[in-house]
Amino acid sequence: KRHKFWETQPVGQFKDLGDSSLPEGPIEQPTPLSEVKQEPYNLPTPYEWITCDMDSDEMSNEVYTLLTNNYVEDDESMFRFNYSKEFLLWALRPPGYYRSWHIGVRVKSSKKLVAFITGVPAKIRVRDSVVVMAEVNFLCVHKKLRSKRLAPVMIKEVTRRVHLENIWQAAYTAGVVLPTPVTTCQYWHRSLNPKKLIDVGFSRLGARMTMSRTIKLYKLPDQTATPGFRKMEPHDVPAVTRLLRNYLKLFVVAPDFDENDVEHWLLPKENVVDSYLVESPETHEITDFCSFYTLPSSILGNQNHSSLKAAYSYYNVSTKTPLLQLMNDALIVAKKNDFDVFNALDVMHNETFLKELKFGPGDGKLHYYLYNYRLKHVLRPSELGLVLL
Ligand SMILES: COc1cccc(CC(=N)NC(=O)c2cccnc2OC2CCNCC2)c1
Repeated sequence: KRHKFWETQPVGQFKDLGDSSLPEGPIEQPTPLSEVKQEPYNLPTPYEWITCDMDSDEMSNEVYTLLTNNYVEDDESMFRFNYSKEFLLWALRPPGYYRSWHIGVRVKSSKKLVAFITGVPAKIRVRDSVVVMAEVNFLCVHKKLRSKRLAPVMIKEVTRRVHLENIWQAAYTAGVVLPTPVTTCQYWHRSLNPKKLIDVGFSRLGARMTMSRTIKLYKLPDQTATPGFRKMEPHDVPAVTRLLRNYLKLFVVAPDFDENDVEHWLLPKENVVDSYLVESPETHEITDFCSFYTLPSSILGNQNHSSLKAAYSYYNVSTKTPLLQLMNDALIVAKKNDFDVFNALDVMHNETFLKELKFGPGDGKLHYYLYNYRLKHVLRPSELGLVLL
């Protein structure tokens, strides 16, 4: 279980966990750009780097197909994330993105894309410091090329390209424990279509429960309950930015969103992200906000269903409407939009509604990591205000 690669990296090391003399903040200082390795790392002979221009329909199709067939599966290999093409274009082209951070590995002879890793720039506040980081995501190696130690060289290459842009920190998540989590989140699922979830093996019929009793248990009203609850619109960006920036101050680690970021990450985009807000019917003030992103999963080996339509809780702010009621309205609109399940992590204030809104705990954990930034203490999930895609 040794972390041969991670022990060589500027990340919190398990051996340092007790040592509270180590200061919070960057582990290594930036190096002069002239000293950053100018040429790409070496790949095994048959392979070459390819910068993936996601504006190219052909290239974004290849990326979509690689991930569809080779990206993260649940522990029992019953489901595989199936990010849509439009989701990937959204996730990879935020304000200030770098094409050079969309990195592919292809076979020199066949030009076949066999691996992928990405970064996007993000302003992340850690306590009182705002740090420009790379959010690293979508690390994927073709199933047939696993344990060729491609991942370490891909991580070094994205790190090198991030350094070339004078950025020295990164944030990432993983389902596995690496040196060293800043926090470890439990994920939770709320059934919206219990019959399908049981048919495909995502959920099991509870003990002493019939299917009709289960359907009734998860039934939701047809209409939302909160007066003034409506979809977010472009003219709401300034008010939502103010509301969200004020709320995210509560957390130790959180994005430092400006209006451009809010416009990109939170304006509704069909089949990608849904966001709703509460506009007070009296004062027209925007008092609350909720959002979720669309990440279907392929269902591997089921006769009747091939896709699970899943909503993932994103950023939610409640200042007047109780969070419980706000999130119940989110469940209602998700059900109305044919989502089968609504997922959430126990981050921010989510634990205040999970059990009451009939979320059940998932069978895995999601670990959050910072690269080249040490925190004095591991965080509670409720201290984390960052949701990665
Ligand atoms: C249901 O289909 C699945 C297909 C692949 C993996 C998993 C389990 C899993 N690993 N779930 C999560 O990581 C997860 C559970 C709740 C909320 N966000 C999550 O992950 C997000 C954030 C990290 N990048 C992937 C999507 C489920």
